[in-house]
Amino acid sequence: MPTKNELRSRAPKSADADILPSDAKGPLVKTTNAKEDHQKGKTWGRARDVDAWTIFQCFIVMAFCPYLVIYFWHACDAYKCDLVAPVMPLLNAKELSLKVAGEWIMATFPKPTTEGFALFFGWLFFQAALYAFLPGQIGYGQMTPAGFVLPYVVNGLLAWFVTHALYFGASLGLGLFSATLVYDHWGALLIAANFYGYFLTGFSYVKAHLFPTHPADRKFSSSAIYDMFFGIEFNPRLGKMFDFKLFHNGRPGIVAWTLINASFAYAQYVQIGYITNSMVLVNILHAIYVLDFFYNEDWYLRTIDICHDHFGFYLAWGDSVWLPFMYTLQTHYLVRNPVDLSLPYFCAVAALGLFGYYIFRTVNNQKNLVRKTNGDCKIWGKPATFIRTKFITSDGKTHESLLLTSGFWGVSRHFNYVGDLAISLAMCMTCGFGHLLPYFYIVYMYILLIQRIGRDDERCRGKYGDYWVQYGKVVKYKLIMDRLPAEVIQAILIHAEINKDLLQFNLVCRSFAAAVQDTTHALEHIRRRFQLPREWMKRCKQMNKMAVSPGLDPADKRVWRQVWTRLATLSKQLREPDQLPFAYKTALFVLASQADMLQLFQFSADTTLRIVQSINSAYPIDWDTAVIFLATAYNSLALDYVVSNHLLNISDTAIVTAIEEAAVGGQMEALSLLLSCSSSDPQPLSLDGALNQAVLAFKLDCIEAILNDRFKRVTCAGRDSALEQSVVFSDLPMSTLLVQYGVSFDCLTSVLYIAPQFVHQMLEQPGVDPGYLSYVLLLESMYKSDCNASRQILNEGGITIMVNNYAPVRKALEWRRTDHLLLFLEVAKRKSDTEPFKIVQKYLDQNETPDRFREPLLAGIEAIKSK
Ligand SMILES: NC(=O)C1=CN([C@@H]2O[C@H](COP(=O)(O)OP(=O)(O)OC[C@H]3O[C@@H](n4cnc5c(N)ncnc54)[C@H](OP(=O)(O)O)[C@@H]3O)[C@@H](O)[C@H]2O)C=CC1
Ligand SMILES: CC(C)CCC[C@@H](C)[C@H]1CC[C@H]2C3=CC=C4C[C@@H](O)CC[C@]4(C)[C@H]3CC[C@]12C
Repeated sequence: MPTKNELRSRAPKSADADILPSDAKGPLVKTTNAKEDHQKGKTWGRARDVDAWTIFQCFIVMAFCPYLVIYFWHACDAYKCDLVAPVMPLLNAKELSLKVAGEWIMATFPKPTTEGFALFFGWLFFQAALYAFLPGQIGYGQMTPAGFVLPYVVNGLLAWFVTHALYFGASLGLGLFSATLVYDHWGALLIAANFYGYFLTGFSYVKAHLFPTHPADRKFSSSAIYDMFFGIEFNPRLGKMFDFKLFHNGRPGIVAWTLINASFAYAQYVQIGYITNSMVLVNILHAIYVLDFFYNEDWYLRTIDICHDHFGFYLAWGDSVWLPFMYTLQTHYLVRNPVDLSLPYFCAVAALGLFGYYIFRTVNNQKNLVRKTNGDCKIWGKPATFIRTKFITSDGKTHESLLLTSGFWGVSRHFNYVGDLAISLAMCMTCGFGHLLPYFYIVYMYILLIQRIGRDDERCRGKYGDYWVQYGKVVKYKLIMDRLPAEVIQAILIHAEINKDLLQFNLVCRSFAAAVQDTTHALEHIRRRFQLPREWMKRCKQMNKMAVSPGLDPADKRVWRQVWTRLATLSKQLREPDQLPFAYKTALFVLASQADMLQLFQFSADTTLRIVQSINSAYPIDWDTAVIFLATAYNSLALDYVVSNHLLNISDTAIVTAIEEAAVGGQMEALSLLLSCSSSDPQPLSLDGALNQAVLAFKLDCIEAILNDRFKRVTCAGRDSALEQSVVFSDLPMSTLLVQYGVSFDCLTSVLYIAPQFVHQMLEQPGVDPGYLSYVLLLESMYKSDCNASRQILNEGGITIMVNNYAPVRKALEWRRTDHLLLFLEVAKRKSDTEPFKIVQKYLDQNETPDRFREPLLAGIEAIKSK
């Protein structure tokens, strides 16, 4: 084993790697088991603040992934890898109870066997021995957040050859066991592997607490589940050099990968007498991938697994179970379902795999090269370009590193994943298209890599700070073409408004920004497009931070996710160019109608108006219809934006119709806004219809607002008909209000017929002109021919006979009340008013009246005149 000094001298000369912590507790000195939390101070690395949703996800993976592997095994073992068939017995069960489900689950488990356990642990110890004792170069990892650069023995390739030679030598050569050994014990091995995977997880968790290797590189979160899943220790070791992470990631599982494949291929040979070309191809592709790993093991020491991930369930169980059992699904499938590929298909899949591999390896090499040479190298024939960064380790020291910006690393930030995905797809395609199961791998890889991109981005942002932001500006794509074109950005925003369920415009902006994975660029685009103030961008960025921060309210996160999903669909639809004009027009309405949503995000009225105008200038719209629409949509805030824009030339008719719409809905705010719109017409349209609508809607405040119209657009006829309506409804406050604003005596007369008692009550209310009540009393006394009462009313002075153009006189004529007519004429005589005489005379002249009415009346008139 190398000594600490040897390690220092062997460390590579790159800017990164010649750093070993200068303090006494160097990388190889196992520190005490003090449980001191070293998370204080500035550092980067695994997340510490985790939200409930993340913890729940970790729990689900820990609880259910093992069963997923078992289910896949069962599907292959009992149903030729059909993923649906295993659940059919359960679905067809007569009754579905917990007991039935439990029995069904138990039946899917493989049987544990002693041989299975012996084989698994024999294998594990054998690999551990090779790892510990085979000779190898010393390679170095990347600097850890606490500032350690750890040495590793790189002997994987040798271990791979030794293992394969022994396996095939002993089985095919010496015939000590069948080469189908792995295949024969596959189910039992699965149980043993799971046993070990869980044990290793628990052990690593306890070790991290009790006897950690590098306490300063531990990370604790507030959740034991999260800590168990992603691990606490960064580089747990036994002794100085037995590194748990490199061993488990890079030995038992990966060495087994090709061996398992070979065992399955041999099983196929035993079963059908030959090995299909599909089996050969997938074996080759997997072998290239595995051998590449061992050949470049030194490079692997500076990938995320080794220099970022901590050692928990994810790697412990993942390497023990997931890797050997799920990464070999294709060969497992092909034993159960042999596939003969046509030559062109074979060649196409092989080409795709090799192309993917070429990309994968070239990209990884480019990064390796630039770091190794400290930037002094050529990429694609030109001097490499890079950003020289600085970062700080938790001991407070500053270090340098390079971020390559040319070659594939200038195309996207993870172009190696593109290559990896291409190989993975080729691996799946070797199985033809008979079943879903072989394609599980590409789906998993995609999810894994996307999730990895997110984690890596977060970590690198923490590590490099502004340098990473700068890098993001130079290399915009994270995977490939993951930013949408500008027109699509606009269209999405607008479409977001059309689909009300997309909730908030601003939220969409944020999601969109995240979807294009370049917040700053996207937000800037939106800001310029809609001429929004710079302030807006700041706010969006803050919210964006909130959205990605683990502390975000889970409800918000849910909404955010929904929006995200919707965006994906929308962005597809909106690639149709002819959708845009329509989208703009409709968007305007919706945008405006959702203005209160906008307000949620503190858009000022001014800003919103500018958004609206901006759309309008691109695609003119019918503002009259817009105003009516907004009133119908009962959106006062939006209306405010629209009606206060004097440039929009909204017609009077539209405003009055909108007022009616607002009255129908009893929307007071909208109504006040619309009522305040000044009219350009010298003869403004009446608001009688609106008043009637407000009465029908029983909205007192709206009625009052309309009655108070500062342009006095309600006529007396309008109030009359409104009163008639409200009397029918016997609505006292409403009727009183209308009378207070003035109605005709004819109207009072007619409503008196409908509801005399109600009319009394109404007229007795405070604030109602007392003349109305006197008039009604006069009418009633006249109706009852009670002349004394009428005289008293007239004497009390609440009313005169002149009211409403001598209405009492006309009514008395109509009802043929001789006594009352004579009373009224006497009063007129006293006041020297000749008009009532003329009215009576005219009536008698124009109407045929019975003598019993006419004669006493004429006689009475004569007597009054002669007095
Ligand atoms: N088959 C499988 O299951 C999987 C395979 N893989 C493959 O493994 C390989 C390694 O992948 P992975 O570890 O995820 O990622 P990378 O090898 O891409 O490593 C990412 C790290 O590289 C450094 N880096 C980022 N950008 C630059 C740059 N421009 N120039 C130089 N260094 C940079 C950063 O670390 P820092 O600066 O801190 O050194 C970053 O954290 C990939 O080819 C991937 O396809 C990955 C996952 C699963
Ligand atoms: C908990 C599970 C659902 C997930 C377990 C995941 C791990 C088994 C795998 C996560 C990352 C994987 C690897 C990363 C990079 C690699 C380099 C490549 O050249 C060979 C494969 C590999 C080592 C690969 C192996 C499986 C993972 C560790």
